[in-house]
Amino acid sequence: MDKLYEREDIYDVRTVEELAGHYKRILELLGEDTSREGLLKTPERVAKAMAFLTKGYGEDPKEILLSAKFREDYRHMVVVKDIELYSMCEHHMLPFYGKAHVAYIPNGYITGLSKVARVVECFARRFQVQERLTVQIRDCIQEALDPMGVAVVIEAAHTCMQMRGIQKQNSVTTTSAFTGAFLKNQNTRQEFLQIISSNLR
Ligand SMILES: Nc1nc2c(ncn2[C@@H]2O[C@H](COP(=O)(O)OP(=O)(O)OP(=O)(O)O)[C@@H](O)[C@H]2O)c(=O)[nH]1
Ligand SMILES: [Zn+2]
Repeated sequence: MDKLYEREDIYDVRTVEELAGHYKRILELLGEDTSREGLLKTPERVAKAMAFLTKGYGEDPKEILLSAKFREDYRHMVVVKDIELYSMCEHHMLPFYGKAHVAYIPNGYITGLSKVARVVECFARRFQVQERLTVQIRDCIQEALDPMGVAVVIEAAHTCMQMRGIQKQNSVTTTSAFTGAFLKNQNTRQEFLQIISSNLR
């Protein structure tokens, strides 16, 4: 199935049906009357929403990058910052959301800019911990493009810490992962950190 990532509105009918059955039962167990009007279609809606929120399992992130890999002799930093991100924490199946900042230094090949954001999307649309999400994005770009280095910073708020549990509304978690020049060269890392913290548009 090619370009699955562009087919956000198409769900596997049988999976949605089965999921809907389970969500109906979950609503009942939580004390709801699933026959009332407002809830009649809810199990199916939730099933589709969850299928969308986890659509990354059906995508190949490396393939996304390779589908727009171009030979180019630009050997400076490419930074795609402020990529919005919505993911699901694997412990509570609750959303965490924020921004990803991604950079790489090409080594003969560049990729389409949108593909960087698509890779973020692909890994975010799975059950995740923020640390693994950060490292997966880094490794995918490193493996697909073999650049001089990759840098990924993610800032996110976790609703499992806001809506329940410790209930801290304003805490933001920052994770980062680097390869190559970003690891070895403090100036390179500093340049990246400066770019992502600037208001330059
Ligand atoms: N490292 C990491 N932890 C996460 C992430 N998302 C959620 N968590 C944490 O996963 C942990 C699970 O801990 P448990 O003690 O098993 O679960 P819990 O009893 O629901 O914990 P509380 O949230 O403290 O009530 C919690 O500390 C969450 O804050 C993440 O992306 N990375
Ligand atoms: Zn959680």
